[in-house]
Amino acid sequence: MRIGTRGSALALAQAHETRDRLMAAHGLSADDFEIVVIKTTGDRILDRPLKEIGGKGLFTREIEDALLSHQIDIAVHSMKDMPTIQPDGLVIDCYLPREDVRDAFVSSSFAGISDLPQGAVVGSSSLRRRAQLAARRPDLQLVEFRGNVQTRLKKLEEGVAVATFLAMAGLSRLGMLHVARGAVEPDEMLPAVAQGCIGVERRADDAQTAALLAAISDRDSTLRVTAERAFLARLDGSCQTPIAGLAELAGDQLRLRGEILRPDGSEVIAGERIGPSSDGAAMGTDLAGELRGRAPSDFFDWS
Ligand SMILES: NCc1[nH]cc(CCC(=O)O)c1CC(=O)O
Repeated sequence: MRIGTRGSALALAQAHETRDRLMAAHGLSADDFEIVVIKTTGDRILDRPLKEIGGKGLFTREIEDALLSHQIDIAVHSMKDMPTIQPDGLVIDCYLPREDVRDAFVSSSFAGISDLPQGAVVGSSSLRRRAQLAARRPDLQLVEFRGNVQTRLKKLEEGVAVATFLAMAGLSRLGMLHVARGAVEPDEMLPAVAQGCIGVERRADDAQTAALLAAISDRDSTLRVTAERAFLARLDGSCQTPIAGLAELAGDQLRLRGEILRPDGSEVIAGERIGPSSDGAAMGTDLAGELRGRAPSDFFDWS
């Protein structure tokens, strides 16, 4: 089986995790797999904010093309970075057990958001994190912080900013949880839709691969991410849109929280739904409809 992935350390860790789970589920060895590294447009352009170069598909298009042309059999993705609709002929219906969904607060000088002094400089290129931070702490100064984890940590060291945020899941998969000064609870900063979830994409007509993947797909992840992505889909989430969403399971009850923000944090519209876990998609769509309805007419007019 050929596994397609981006070449970043995080992407490779996720590809290895997927391979290891397939090996364990089916009694296969590493020799039964080939990891195929694919460079994407998003990997090539490192010097500009993502929102300027246009959309989430930037990190997936080349990988999906490789799937469609049978150069690879599966593609491993951070579901947080995936558009809500896949190209014709491809499906994602395999979600691995979810990692920590929270954001990490990273700083060598301060212990958390509330410890940051007035006007402190915080680095982040995430539209969501920037908007959430601005909403809570309008005094802070935000600077763009793109690049991989090492690059961002180096910028902190150089004093470009005094703090930044990363996903706990990414740090955990890289074996770098020690750089997190603490985890930010979802009440404080609601995570991105599908944060911490690895999804596996395949060709829709590839029944053999579908059967292999079914054995490693996690039910709880699937229920939660389905609700979150239905919420995102109904909001037509793009890179221009600060949106957060998190579904949690308690037994067979699903609690879905969602919020949309103005990029400058001047307005936050939040809501939640609780219902049976089998209704996740409907709850997501419904919650998104409510938030849309509550948003002023110029709210989605950001570009
Ligand atoms: N947008 C980049 C990205 N996509 C997925 C993760 C982390 C892993 C995950 O959320 O599954 C990250 C890095 C980050 O936000 O710190």
